Amino acid sequence: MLAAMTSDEQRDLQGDDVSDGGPAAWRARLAGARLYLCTDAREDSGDLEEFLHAALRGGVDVVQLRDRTLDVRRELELHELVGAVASEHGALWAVNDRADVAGLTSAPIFHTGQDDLPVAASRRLLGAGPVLGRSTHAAAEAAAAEADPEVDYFCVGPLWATPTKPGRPAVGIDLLREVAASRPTTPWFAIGGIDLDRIDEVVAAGATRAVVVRAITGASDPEAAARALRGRLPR
Ligand SMILES: Cc1ncc(COP(=O)(O)OP(=O)(O)O)c(N)n1
Ligand SMILES: Cc1ncsc1CCOP(=O)(O)O
Ligand SMILES: [Mg+2]
Repeated sequence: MLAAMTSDEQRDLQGDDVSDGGPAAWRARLAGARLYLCTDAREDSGDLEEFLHAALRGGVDVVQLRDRTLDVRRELELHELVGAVASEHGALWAVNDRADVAGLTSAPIFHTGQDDLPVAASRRLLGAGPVLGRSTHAAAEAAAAEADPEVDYFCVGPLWATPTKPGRPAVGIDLLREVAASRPTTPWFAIGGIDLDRIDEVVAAGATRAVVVRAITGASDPEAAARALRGRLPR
């Protein structure tokens, strides 16, 4: 039923109203988002909830649970936790890769990469509501994401090679400059190897938004780490 309607019709039906925290509010928050955190489940330390509160207090705008070691039941449980904590802070939260899992949650965001489900298929499965994010690693992929009306944001990277994305070579900061110069109207984030030492270079190259993993997950004080990164990104 939903799939037979246009995206605008679906959004109307699903309560596309900034005041009700629905899809329009998610997109408005995304437009203002600057710092996006991908985190593992921190099962070893058992402090996921405390960690999330700290990162969100520090200024993280979007949080994604990204942990391939989880079985699907545990992943669903933890998405509930992530969603509850993110909502307390007025932040967005994302499901990665699995549209079936996303469809079972109330996640505002579903993220896929070039080797995952196509964007059109994600939209068909999830309807018009969720914000759809896409990873890109080349100028042509970024241009395709920008041209696709179903893509709500895209990421460009990894700028530097990183152990959190093995097998994906660095794209280099020049790609970021090229994408920035094309002045995308779709919100876009820089990703991969970004930390406090590199964030100024990323911003100087034209990015206004960044995704990080280790710069916050590996910090002894995640709140301070998030606050410091957020402080280097534009308002
Ligand atoms: C916000 C965000 N950006 C990029 C990715 C990476 O997605 P992908 O290339 O599909 O790699 P995996 O995360 O699936 O390993 C992401 N998950 N989130
Ligand atoms: C998920 C992903 N996609 C491209 S790089 C990356 C991981 C970035 O991790 P870090 O910020 O620790 O380098
Ligand atoms: Mg993926």
